[in-house]
Amino acid sequence: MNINARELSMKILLDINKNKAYSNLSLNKYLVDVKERKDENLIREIIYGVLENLIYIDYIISKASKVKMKKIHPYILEIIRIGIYQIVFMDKIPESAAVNESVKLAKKYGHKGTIGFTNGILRSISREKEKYTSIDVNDKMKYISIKYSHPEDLVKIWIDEFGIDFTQKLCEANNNRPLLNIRINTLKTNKNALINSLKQKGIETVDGKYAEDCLIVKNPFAITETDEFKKGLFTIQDESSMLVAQIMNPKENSRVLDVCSAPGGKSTHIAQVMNNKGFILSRDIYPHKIKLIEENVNRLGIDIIKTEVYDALKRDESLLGKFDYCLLDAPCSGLGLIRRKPEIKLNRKEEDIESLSNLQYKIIQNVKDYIKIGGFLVYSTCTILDKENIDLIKIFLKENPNFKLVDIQDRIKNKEEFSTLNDGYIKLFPHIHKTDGFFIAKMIKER
Ligand SMILES: C[S@@+](CC[C@H](N)C(=O)[O-])C[C@H]1O[C@@H](n2cnc3c(N)ncnc32)[C@H](O)[C@@H]1O
Repeated sequence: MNINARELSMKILLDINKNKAYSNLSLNKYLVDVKERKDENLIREIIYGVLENLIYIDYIISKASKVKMKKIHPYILEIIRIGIYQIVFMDKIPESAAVNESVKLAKKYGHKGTIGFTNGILRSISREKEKYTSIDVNDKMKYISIKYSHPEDLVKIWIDEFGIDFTQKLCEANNNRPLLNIRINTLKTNKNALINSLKQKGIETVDGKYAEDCLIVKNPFAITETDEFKKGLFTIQDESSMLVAQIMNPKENSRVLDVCSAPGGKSTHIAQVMNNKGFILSRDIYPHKIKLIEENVNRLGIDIIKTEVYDALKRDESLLGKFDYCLLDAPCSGLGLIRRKPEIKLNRKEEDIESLSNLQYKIIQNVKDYIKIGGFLVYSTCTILDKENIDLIKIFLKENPNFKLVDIQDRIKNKEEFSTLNDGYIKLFPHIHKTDGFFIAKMIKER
């Protein structure tokens, strides 16, 4: 099929911006018919580029357009956004081509007026780029919001929590694409063997900075097509997430409960740390997600994981006091994942954080009773606000004085980059650690 990459990009952006689809799922859905690697690359570049810079692009449109944003037809708006992204942010596409291709699309999806409008705006911006891309605001919060395309509400919350400089660096890092991290499956191979066999295929890796089992791929290309992936010699996981099993450090032959476990990234790593000896009960509320755990378990050659569909909010009398370790990798606002899913920053509302924090607290209060005395509770999220992380843990510890945070100093490489290790928890940030934003706390149940 002859694919028009920009037209498909327009459809995907409509799906994400109008129907609130997730970028990765929408891309997967629309890319099925795209056979040429160069088309796929261009589409991915446009989608992530437009989403990462959406507020800035819309600011440029509002400077160049006499028509109010709300009045611009959704198809035409996406066509213009794609055009601006190519003109302002991409250097490999000639500006004239960016304008002409956009106008062609406007001809297909618009009418005489909108064709002229598209042509006029894009030509003006191309002609006077300086004028239209300069950010004419004095307020630092507004400036950060436009420059790095994070909504003002979110920037304000972060400035209140982290300060201006930290927030600016964080927002900037959120617009960088993450490095591909892979986890060596030590049940099937070892680090040197995997490094060498990937090297023979031209895939270069370097060691992760904090996690023992992490390799960072320098030139990721169709990595899931390799024999090494198909044979389960590695899996794809961010380094931050690998620290959960590393910090939990469960002993062989222990019993582990993972209450929110799909798609199984952490459960399978826990199995690896346990040398595939013992028992792991991996639960999740969604049946279709449980299937994903099972696929991973099979590929990675793990025998000790039992999966179950179960709502972590529901009390299960049969499990009380039965586990040596329990992981709550909680559903969260995902604000640590903006590099991967830029739509998160655009869609997340302040009230979501409040209701997620309530949900997380209810789950942790329910889960604590499944742990044996002397057992451990690990709480993690892929978000960065204290409200979903350490503040919640502090409230939990106040209400449950039989739990205590434990020193995790010896559980991480380059530990000097974390100031809270002996307090029993860590925070990771994209601009500091070059990982997803993440939080992990480890507690012991003393009585
Ligand atoms: C952060 S993700 C877990 C990721 C997983 N631990 C991993 O490493 O692959 C949170 C999970 O919680 C699940 N979830 C949400 N609400 C739940 C509930 N009430 N009970 C159980 N699972 C729930 C979601 O389906 C989602 O898979």
